[in-house]
Amino acid sequence: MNAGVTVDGLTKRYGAVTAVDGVTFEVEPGVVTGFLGPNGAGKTTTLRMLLGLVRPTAGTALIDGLRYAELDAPRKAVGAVLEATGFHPGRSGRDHLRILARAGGIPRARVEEVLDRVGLAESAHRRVGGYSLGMRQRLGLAGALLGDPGVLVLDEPANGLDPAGMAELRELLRDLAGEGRTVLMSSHVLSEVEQTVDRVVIVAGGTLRYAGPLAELTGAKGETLEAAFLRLTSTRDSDPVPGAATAPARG
Ligand SMILES: Nc1ncnc2c1ncn2[C@@H]1O[C@H](COP(=O)(O)OP(=O)(O)OP(=O)(O)O)[C@@H](O)[C@H]1O
Repeated sequence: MNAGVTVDGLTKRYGAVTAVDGVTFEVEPGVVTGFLGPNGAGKTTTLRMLLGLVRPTAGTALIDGLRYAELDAPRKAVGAVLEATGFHPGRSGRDHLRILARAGGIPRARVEEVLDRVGLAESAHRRVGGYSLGMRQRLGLAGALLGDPGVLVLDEPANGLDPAGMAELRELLRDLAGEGRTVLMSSHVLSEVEQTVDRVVIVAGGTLRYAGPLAELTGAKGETLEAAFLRLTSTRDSDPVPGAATAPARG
């Protein structure tokens, strides 16, 4: 069983801009957690720090109690899909995964398992250049699952999916969580999130606005997720805009 994700006092500054400002939350195993926030809230920066791609200015983001760089077998600890891009268009989905598997020291047979799991087995021989956005999302997810990781980090996995694709993704993420994995997914599609996740982490303007069960958030005031989200991320509160006073006026 994995120990999930622990984010503590996480901060990232880019010059005068504080992209992430002292954020603290935990992501538990066994449930799907939604990571929500308006544009520019600091979601991607947080996920990139968790995955060791961006160095925090302060604080920690841990997977199974360790920084990404300290993990013995990162591919087995965490699988991530940050953007459904970066696929070689001339390569088949299967070959893409075989290359990833070889690079990660993962047995070839695992490729067929993950293709099956994400529902791409029948299209695996086709060139990725001809894949729909939804198929690319699923191929990204297949790549993340190659190492059978305990923690899954997915940036906008529902992006580009049609209703049937969303329903399949929802079921898959729930199953993966049901196996004891930690599943953290960012999304802009609140209606989808509402149907998929058990817990939510909401950030705005780089700061944490809520972390806890979805039912407690919406149940407290009998709100929809959208209403709660808008209340917690309202412009006044979510607008730190460091340096705004000195920014040159436009136009
Ligand atoms: N490399 C960088 N240099 C300077 N500023 C950055 C950099 N990366 C992010 N920022 C700024 O940090 C803030 C948070 O950005 P981030 O991409 O993490 O937000 P987000 O929540 O992922 O937004 P979106 O939903 O639009 O993807 C933004 O103001 C952004 O402009």
